[in-house]
Amino acid sequence: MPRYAQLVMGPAGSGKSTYCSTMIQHAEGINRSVQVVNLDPAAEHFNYPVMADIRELIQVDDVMEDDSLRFGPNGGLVFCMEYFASNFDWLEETLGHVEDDYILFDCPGQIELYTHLPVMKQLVEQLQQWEFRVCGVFLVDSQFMVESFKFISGVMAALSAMVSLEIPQVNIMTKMDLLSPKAKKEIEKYLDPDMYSMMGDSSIMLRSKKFMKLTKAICGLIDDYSMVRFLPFDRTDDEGISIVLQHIDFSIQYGEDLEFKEPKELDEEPGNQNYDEFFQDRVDS
Ligand SMILES: Nc1nc2c(ncn2[C@@H]2O[C@H](COP(=O)(O)OP(=O)(O)OP(=O)(O)O)[C@@H](O)[C@H]2O)c(=O)[nH]1
Ligand SMILES: [Mg+2]
Repeated sequence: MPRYAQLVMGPAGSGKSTYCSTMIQHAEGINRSVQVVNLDPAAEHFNYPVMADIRELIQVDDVMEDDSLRFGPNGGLVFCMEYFASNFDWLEETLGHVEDDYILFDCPGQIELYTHLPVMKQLVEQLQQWEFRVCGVFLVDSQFMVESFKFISGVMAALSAMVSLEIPQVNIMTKMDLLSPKAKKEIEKYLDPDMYSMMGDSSIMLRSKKFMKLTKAICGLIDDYSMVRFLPFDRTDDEGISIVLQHIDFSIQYGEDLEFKEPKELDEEPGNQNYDEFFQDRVDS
């Protein structure tokens, strides 16, 4: 039986931990068992129960205080993640082997983890070896996406994670509840973007006269992949959360192996007496 995982990624403060706690509550509401693993060695507090916490393995503060290492917060975090990557047996032991488990990995916000460092890719490969089907969930803050040029940079970050991890990825715009009705309307065009028409946007024109060719090439690249679209995420909207979860479940085929269990009688060869009786009863009733 496969196991299922969401790798919850995105820039600092994009809402990853909030997404995890919202998802946990939603899952409880629909009677599904979902658990969270904290992979942020700098996390201080979370408002969800964790089944495993990377800080039991290593903490950023300890790395920064170490006289022989002398790292700052970002270098310290990268060191922690590399240490984690060479100690996956810790994760294996903590996760155990539960068939059908569904785990959200709350990742750190350092964007370099998703663009060029190998740690996340190594984690994905390791999870796949443990029979996890992994979906990347890339979060960007809708507050920063209401202008085209900011949007392009958000899309590039999402695309870069998608290309480097090589797993199905669902991109999400968070904090939709904070947008004004006008901004909400405005942001609709960014959910399923047409990059070429965005080129005509005045906010891009103003900034990029000098770099028009480069902007065109970037927009063309994004359009060629035609894979980057966003789902809105409003933590107060249960129906919206359910749609997001459905997309993710679909991408990792969650539930396909959970289909309907046949009654005991039907396990035997068709054509045998029990089987016939079973259907005969149904016709009679
Ligand atoms: N209103 C609103 N606030 C949100 C939402 N998601 C996150 N926030 C707020 O945004 C801030 C950052 O959210 P976190 O969930 O900690 O973000 P994060 O991506 O885990 O941050 P790091 O782990 O530091 O990278 C917190 O103050 C949250 O309360 C949302 O959907 N709506
Ligand atoms: Mg967090």
